[in-house]
Amino acid sequence: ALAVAGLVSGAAAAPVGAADKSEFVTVKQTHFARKGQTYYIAGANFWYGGYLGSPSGVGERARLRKELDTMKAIGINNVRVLAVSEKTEMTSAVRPATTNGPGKYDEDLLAGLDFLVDELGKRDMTVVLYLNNFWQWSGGMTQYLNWFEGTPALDPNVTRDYDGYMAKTARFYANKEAQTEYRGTIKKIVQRVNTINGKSYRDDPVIMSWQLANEPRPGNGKASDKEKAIYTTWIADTAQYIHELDKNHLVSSGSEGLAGSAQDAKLFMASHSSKHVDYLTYHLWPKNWGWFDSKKPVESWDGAIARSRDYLNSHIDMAKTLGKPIVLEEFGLDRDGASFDIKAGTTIRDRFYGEIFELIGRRAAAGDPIAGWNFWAWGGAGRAANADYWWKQGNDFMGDPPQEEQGLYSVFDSDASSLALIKDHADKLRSLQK
Ligand SMILES: O=C1NC[C@H](CO)[C@@H](O)[C@@H]1O
Repeated sequence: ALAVAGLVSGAAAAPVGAADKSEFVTVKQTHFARKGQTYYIAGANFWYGGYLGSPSGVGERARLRKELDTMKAIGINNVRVLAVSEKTEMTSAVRPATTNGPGKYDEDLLAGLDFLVDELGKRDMTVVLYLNNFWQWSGGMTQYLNWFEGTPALDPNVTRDYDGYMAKTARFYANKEAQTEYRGTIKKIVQRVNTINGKSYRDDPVIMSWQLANEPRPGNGKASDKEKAIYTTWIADTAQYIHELDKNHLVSSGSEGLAGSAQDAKLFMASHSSKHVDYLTYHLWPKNWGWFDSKKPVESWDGAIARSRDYLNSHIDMAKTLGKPIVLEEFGLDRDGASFDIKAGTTIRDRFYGEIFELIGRRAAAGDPIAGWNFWAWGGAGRAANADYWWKQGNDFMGDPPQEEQGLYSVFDSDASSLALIKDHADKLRSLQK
């Protein structure tokens, strides 16, 4: 019974069974299934994919097609994309925004999402769409509070007060008016009819999963039991709401794992045990979390990779306990010498990616519930425009959102060694599908 429930590793994932030929990505015990086979994610983060698809303004449809062709050619089968942004005063946020105030949507940006989804369908690729953001770079939850609490949306890149930002942003979950507006936006997108191909999003298997938000956290590292309870209820109730709107697609939280759960394993497990949460997500950021010092790579590498391996394995073990698949849907490291310059090497980053790919590949081959990865993030043909590497409206979009230097974590189309590594491991994951 334990083996059947996927609670015991060792047995490679049982073939899905030809009977279930559903085009939709579904969950079969602790694995994804798609078109009668197990399905593994060899993916990229591509937050701006909908922006490139817009028919006007920021849209660059020719670039979008080329980026998708390049990703497809190296075996990328899934992209993780921001579905909606909120107009905000915060300086390090993307402009323009999908929502220019409660209920006021930019139809061109929504049409951009339509175009992206249609182009992905032509390439047999799938997409995870996140419907909000805990961070400021797309307005996100703190912008909702500006609308409904009347509190200023304070950019943590400016205040440097991240703890205060996180504690305040978490008030989003229990703010009734904010939740009503958020659910209205969810409904508008989930029930959208694609203006390019006429398909309802609900009936389109290109969409793999609706995701509550990018990196939702219960508060800051000192989140109270009350905040944790509110967060846990919010995940379960919002996931249930989406399933009521859409019977076909999976729902995930967008959590980073322990780092996004105040380091509380009980909270991570409890907030993802709801039957409405179909699979688990986690992210791995050794530099952001202070494990790796990219200015002292030799001294900090051993400690960073040991902690990374432990983080990777422990979350797969928690997924086994919960009996759900898990995806490492974000990870990254900067360029050699902590440079943002596209000419800087990627030796250390390639080594880091290789370690992750190897560990995940090994555990996936052993039948463990790790369903793949999305690296952060696809930069492709994007190029930094300014000497200080900060984004300004009108500049190229790339893997790094506006709150970070353009080039920090992006994988560019000229990063040949990185692309070759990604292709090699995407092929290995695909070989497990049967
Ligand atoms: O979701 C995220 N996780 C980490 C990225 C790199 O720091 C960041 O850009 C993004 O907000």
